[in-house]
Amino acid sequence: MQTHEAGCLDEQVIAYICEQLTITGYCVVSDFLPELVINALYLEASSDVRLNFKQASIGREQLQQVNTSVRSDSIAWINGQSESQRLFLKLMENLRIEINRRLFMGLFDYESHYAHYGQGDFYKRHVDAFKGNSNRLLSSVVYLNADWVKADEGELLMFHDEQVSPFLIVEPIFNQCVIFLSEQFPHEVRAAKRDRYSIAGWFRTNNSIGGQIDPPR
Ligand SMILES: O=C(O)CCC(=O)C(=O)O
Ligand SMILES: [Fe+2]
Repeated sequence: MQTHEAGCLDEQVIAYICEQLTITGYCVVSDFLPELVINALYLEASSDVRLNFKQASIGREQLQQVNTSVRSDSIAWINGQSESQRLFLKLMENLRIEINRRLFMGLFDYESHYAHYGQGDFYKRHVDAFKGNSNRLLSSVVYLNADWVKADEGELLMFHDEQVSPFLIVEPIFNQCVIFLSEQFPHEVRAAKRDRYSIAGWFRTNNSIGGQIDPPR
C-alpha cells in the first residue's frame, strides 16, 4: 500500500486500518509511513546517540521496575525533539482523529517510544493493557529494519487468549506497521539475530481525575 505526501497518511491505508480493526481487532500494513519520514526515523534510531536509549521497564509510574527476565530491550521516548519525530507524531495524530471519526473509539492521545532490541533481546508474552485497568486502547508498532530476512528471527507473535500457538507472526520489516486492540491480544517478541529497531506506541483514553490529565508513561 502506498502513502502520499509527508503530512498525512494515505486515505486507503486509513480505511483499511479501520475496516480491519472492526472485523478482527488488528491489522498489518506494509509501506505505512511516507518514505521521507520512515527514512529519517530509521536514521535517528540507528545512528543518533542523542536519543539516549535506556533499559526498558515494566509497569507504570511508581510501579515501574526493570525486569530483564520479561523484556531486555532499551527504549527512548518520542517527544518531538527532532523534525522526524514531529512528522511522525503529526501522522499518528492524523490517524487518531480519523479512527475516532470512523470508529468512535474516543482515542485521546498517543504516546510512543523507539525500541532497540540488541542481538538476543526479547519481550516475553504480555498484554499492553489489562481489561478495565489501563488507558491504553490501541497499540501500534512500526518497524525500522532494512533488509530484514527470515533467518534474522525477531518476529512479533500474536496470540488469542491462552492459546499456545500464535495466530499471527509479524516480521519486523522496514516500514511495516501492526496495530491492534491493546487489551485483546497477548503477544511476544522473539529474540533476533541482529539489532532490531521499532517504534511502539499506544493510543489512549483520557483517565484524568479532578482535571489532572493522566500523565504519560
Ligand atoms: O516490537 C514489537 O514487535 C512489539 C513490542 C511490544 O510488544 C511492546 O513494546 O509492548
Ligand atoms: Fe507489547
